[in-house]
Amino acid sequence: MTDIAVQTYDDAEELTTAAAAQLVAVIEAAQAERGSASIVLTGGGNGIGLLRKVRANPGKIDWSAVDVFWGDERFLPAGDPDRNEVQAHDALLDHVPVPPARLHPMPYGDGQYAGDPDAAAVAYEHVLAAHANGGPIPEFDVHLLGMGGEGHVNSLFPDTDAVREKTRHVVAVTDSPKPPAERVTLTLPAIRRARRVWLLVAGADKAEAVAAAIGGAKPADIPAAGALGSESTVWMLDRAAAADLPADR
Ligand SMILES: O=C1O[C@H](COP(=O)(O)O)[C@@H](O)[C@H](O)[C@H]1O
Repeated sequence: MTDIAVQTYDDAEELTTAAAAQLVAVIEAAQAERGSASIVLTGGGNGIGLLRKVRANPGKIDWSAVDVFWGDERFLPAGDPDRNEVQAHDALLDHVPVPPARLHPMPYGDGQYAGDPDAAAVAYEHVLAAHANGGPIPEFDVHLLGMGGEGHVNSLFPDTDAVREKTRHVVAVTDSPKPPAERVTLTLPAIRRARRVWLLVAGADKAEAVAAAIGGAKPADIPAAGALGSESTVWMLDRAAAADLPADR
């Protein structure tokens, strides 16, 4: 794992604009180097806001060569507006020529896996393995993350079995403190397979958890503290979210 970097912006608007430009650059560079790129999307205000900014300024991305995965999903029926996937489609994916075969949404809460989020999690582990080039799951170019006020990332909430998971890469959550209760989520071992982990966080209500995570809190207490990329970890903050960091950050 490499050092943790912090970027601070005036507000969420500036933060998502800067994050979008960096995401476009990383995708372009990965495609130039290896022919394709893989990204993991997140839900939440900034995760979706960033996608709108990519839609406005997509650079020279070759959308036929981007694999799109999700870090977590609300286990809701296909098409439900609260699904992270549906929001990502509205913000970006319906507006760019990414082939359906490159989109890897988490299973739906209806249909084949209805009532069985555990089976849905196992199925998504198989999807990841199928795109892993020999490893257990892909080494994603970027894993985007938002963070809740209590420090949750993906659907990994404090003091839960999911955040303590050491082996599996995808698990079900059936008692999420943030609705809906049923979710499917990548675990900390899965997040750590990403080359780059970017945490997009805005708002004064998140300042305390930001400072705790960057200060080295235990992941079981502040899940974001365990979200580390294999090459780099970048916190992209607005001034309010950065307010409790020490001056040398
Ligand atoms: O429920 C969720 O919340 C987090 C954080 O969302 P935010 O709006 O507070 O930034 C999000 O990252 C996660 O994907 C989502 O399922």
